[in-house]
Amino acid sequence: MIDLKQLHKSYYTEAISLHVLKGISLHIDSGEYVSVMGASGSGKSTLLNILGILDTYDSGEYYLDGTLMKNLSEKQAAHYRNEMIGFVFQSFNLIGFKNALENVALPLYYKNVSRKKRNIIAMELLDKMGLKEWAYHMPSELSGGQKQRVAIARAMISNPRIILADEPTGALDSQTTVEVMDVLTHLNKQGITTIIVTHEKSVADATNRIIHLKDGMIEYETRKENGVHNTYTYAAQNL
Ligand SMILES: Nc1ncnc2c1ncn2[C@@H]1O[C@H](COP(=O)(O)OP(=O)(O)OP(=O)(O)O)[C@@H](O)[C@H]1O
Repeated sequence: MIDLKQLHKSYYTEAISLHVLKGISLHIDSGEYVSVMGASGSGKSTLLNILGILDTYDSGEYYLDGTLMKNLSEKQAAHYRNEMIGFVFQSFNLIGFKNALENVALPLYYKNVSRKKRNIIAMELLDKMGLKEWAYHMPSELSGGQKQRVAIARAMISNPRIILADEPTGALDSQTTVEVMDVLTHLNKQGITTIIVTHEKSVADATNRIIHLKDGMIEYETRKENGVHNTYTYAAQNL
């Protein structure tokens, strides 16, 4: 589903260029449950943004479902983002003056789905997240964990095949982190490819495959196989 080959990315400012991703090669199959860990500045968010076609890369190849994600028009990029990918962010990114139901339903507004239909679908999703009674509450009336579950419901409303979550539990306490991870794990079990950037070992441990980034390269990865954690190094790919 996701194939990266020798991906490089630099940021250029007036004074300097910063080489952030230095030859990332990675294959992620449909339905995998993956986390990305690494020190601050190692390139985790940059990688996730490229996977989500929110940002471009300089060289190498990114194939999504067999299609090269390079030189896409804004319309094509938006098509992939809207049809295939659901995004979840640390800061929830809910719209403060819209209630939970309206926040969840919003992506369908842009797809010209009728108000009645989008509200029905959004309510079903809120129900699945255990938030039906909170549908008409504003984000400011919700706890952090509830806000994140609303954000996950919003990410799910377009039936994405991939969830990309950047520090989804970064603003939550440990109990709420468990609740949100339970939701993400449940979605993954339904077949949604789930990729989570995190600093938290407990979050990464919930996934089946942990990619460890260091200075813009994959240092190693850990895979849960038959209940055992195995470590694989990929020194050669980063040369
Ligand atoms: N838009 C940008 N312009 C210039 N530099 C950037 C930009 N975005 C990120 N960087 C720099 O690229 C490097 C990698 O950033 P990135 O956010 O990918 O790291 P990260 O591993 O996600 O870090 P953190 O854990 O702190 O979120 C950092 O040095 C950062 O300052």
